[in-house]
Amino acid sequence: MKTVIGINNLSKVFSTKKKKNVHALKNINLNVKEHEFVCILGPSGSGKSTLLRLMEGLIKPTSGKITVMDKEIRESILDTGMVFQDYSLLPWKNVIDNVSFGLELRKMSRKERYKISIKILDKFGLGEFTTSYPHELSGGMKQRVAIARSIATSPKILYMDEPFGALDAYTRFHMQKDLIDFWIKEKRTVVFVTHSVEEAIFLGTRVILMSPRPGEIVGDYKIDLPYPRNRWSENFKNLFQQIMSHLDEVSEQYKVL
Ligand SMILES: Nc1ncnc2c1ncn2[C@@H]1O[C@H](COP(=O)(O)OP(=O)(O)OP(=O)(O)O)[C@@H](O)[C@H]1O
Repeated sequence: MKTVIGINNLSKVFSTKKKKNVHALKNINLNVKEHEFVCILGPSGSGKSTLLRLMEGLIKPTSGKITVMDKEIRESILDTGMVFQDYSLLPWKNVIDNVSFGLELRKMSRKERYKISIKILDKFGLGEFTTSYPHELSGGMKQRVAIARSIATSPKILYMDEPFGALDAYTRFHMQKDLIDFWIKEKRTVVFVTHSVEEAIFLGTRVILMSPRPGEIVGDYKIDLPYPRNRWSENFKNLFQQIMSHLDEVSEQYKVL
């Protein structure tokens, strides 16, 4: 399989107003292959979101190099999609205009972008809500719109930063299943940040474990379970225990109380 994201000796230090340096990431090396579903797991502050923002080109590394689809990342690229926990929909645009926003930026005609967006919205069960506004939707629906928007431009890589973190357990389970169906059908590469060990094992072909600040990769688990995954199977439970105790171990080093 082809490498689509290559990260070499990456470090990120933030300088804050108080002139204190925050060493967020240290010496990260990671290769992501085509059609992998990589989940990044780690305690709060371990640099997961920072790593995603660096991959997306939203911020620059302090040192090291990131290559995405054979190009060194120097600024945000249009060939990827990003989904955040807070949906980040545009409140003044209705559902279809939110979904087709990326296509509008690419100067696609209104007719053309609506055609693409309606197809995706139908697939996501939102065909009847094209003219609704974000404030008229539930959390799960908003997140569907956000995911629909991120895939409307057919990105090869989808970056997702705790996209289901704010949803209730029932909606989250549904969204996880839908995301896996989509990923299997569409064969994209996904990098997914989560706090949940269970979610990481349910979704990922691979789980990367980060240590507390400065964030370093301390675990790289291949998840060999068949899809759709069964959360109650012995293999699932064994993996959960293994990764959970590793996470406990690394979090322990960072006790503040
Ligand atoms: N723009 C910034 N300026 C200064 N420090 C920052 C900035 N962004 C992140 N940090 C710091 O970098 C570290 C890593 O933050 P990051 O948000 O990447 O962690 P995270 O693992 O995603 O955390 P969480 O799980 O709580 O979302 C934190 O200590 C954070 O305070």
